[in-house]
Amino acid sequence: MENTIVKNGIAIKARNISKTFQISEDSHNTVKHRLFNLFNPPRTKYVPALKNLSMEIMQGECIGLLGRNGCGKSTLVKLLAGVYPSDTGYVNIQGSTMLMNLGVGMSHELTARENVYVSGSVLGLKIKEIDAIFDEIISFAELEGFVDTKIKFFSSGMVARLGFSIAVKAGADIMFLDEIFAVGDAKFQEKAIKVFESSWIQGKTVVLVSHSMEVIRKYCNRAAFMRKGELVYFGDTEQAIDLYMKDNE
Ligand SMILES: Nc1ncnc2c1ncn2[C@@H]1O[C@H](COP(=O)(O)OP(=O)(O)OP(=O)(O)O)[C@@H](O)[C@H]1O
Repeated sequence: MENTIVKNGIAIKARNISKTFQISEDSHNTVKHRLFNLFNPPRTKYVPALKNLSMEIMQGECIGLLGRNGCGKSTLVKLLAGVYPSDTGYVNIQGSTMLMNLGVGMSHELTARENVYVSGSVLGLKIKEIDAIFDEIISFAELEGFVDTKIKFFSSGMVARLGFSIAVKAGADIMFLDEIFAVGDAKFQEKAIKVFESSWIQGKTVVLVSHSMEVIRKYCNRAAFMRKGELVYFGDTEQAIDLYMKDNE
């Protein structure tokens, strides 16, 4: 794959990004409720998941994202990876990206084979390049018997393995890893960690979401601590871990 990234340049630049989700609280789910509430529309709730966040990540860094459940880590990763647009501000990305979590970016109506080709193309690979790594992707994911099965019939661990395998073999420049060490069975987790620790990670930019301080401490050169949709701290890994631990007391 062509290497278009500027070495030691900025890989990700986010400026003033915000995201508010709109949830309709539909309590009118029975006929009786609907009849009695004809003139009383369902209420809309607004959840500010990210509030005016800015950050810069350099090429080759491994960044940890810390914060309690619901503080906005996955939303931030999805905005940086371009899964959803932000409501305000902008995100600049230098290089190809891949978001790895429980099957985001994969289409459940497509087979494993089709997903490999779609994801590979999104990562900028030509059909012939995907042909060349196809068997390796399937065998690394241990899905030889399921190549032409729609992934909606897969277990969540199988989908995660396929996503991980595509990312490893196709090699995006910027990897967003959302709790990847928490999916798959113990055997696959061990394999994932081995790959992560091998030269595969060299030169790539990684944003790692994890509730494991051991993982964050081991791999991240900097870490961000988030609280209620805000970036409270971004810098020294130990300092970020400290803030996170205090927030859990
Ligand atoms: N698609 C969505 N629609 C509505 N609300 C959402 C959506 N995604 C996230 N939220 C809300 O936004 C807030 C932040 O969620 P997010 O998943 O980013 O948190 P998180 O820090 O990754 O949490 P966790 O550690 O539990 O994975 C939460 O209040 C959540 O309910």
